Amino acid sequence: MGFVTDSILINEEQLKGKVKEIGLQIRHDFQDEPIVLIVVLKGAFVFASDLIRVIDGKVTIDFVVASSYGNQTETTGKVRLLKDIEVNITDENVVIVEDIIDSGLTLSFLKEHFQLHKPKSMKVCTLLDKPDRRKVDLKADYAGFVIPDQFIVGYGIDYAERYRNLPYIATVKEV
Ligand SMILES: O=P(O)(O)OC[C@H]1O[C@H](OP(=O)(O)OP(=O)(O)O)[C@H](O)[C@@H]1O
Ligand code: HPA
Ligand SMILES: [Mg+2]
Repeated sequence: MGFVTDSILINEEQLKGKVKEIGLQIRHDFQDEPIVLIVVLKGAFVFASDLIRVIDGKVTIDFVVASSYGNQTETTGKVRLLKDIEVNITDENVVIVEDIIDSGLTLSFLKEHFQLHKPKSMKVCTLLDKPDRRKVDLKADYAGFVIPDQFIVGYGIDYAERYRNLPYIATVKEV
């Protein structure tokens, strides 16, 4: 028993087009203002590396490492913050960069955590949004693709630490 990749849900070309769209939208919304992008590792590392190259102007980047899935396809319900930010976000415009919002638990934990630093503004940007499995009420300010209730991998996103290197988003199936 295990999981293998099944079919391609979002291909490379679709990803590229959407990432550009989101990047341009973010820059348009903030105009010349500086922004701090906080990338949620590990999953968002591929998305973020493409996204930052289509947002021009004053951008600072920092990372957090948050984990709640481990080797399973359901959230454990417990978000562990394995690495915190290092830059100062007080009075800054923060954009949190996520690969996927599923139950919403990771982002709701992180939003509350960052709010303690009193940023000037805080927005959420996610490549994928899976609204069917929400456990907390949470909406992204920038969302790339709304996806159905299926476990997906690729473009940075894993199942049990595998498949992050796929250049596309694929569904997985149990075999
Ligand atoms: O909305 P949620 O149900 O909280 O799910 C979303 C989070 O889960 C995944 O992280 P994971 O815990 O797998 O860590 P990883 O990024 O290191 O793979 C994903 O990368 C998001 O950060
Ligand atoms: O569908 C998913 N795939 C991989 N990791 C995830 N973390 C939340 N949802 C998912
Ligand atoms: Mg994961």
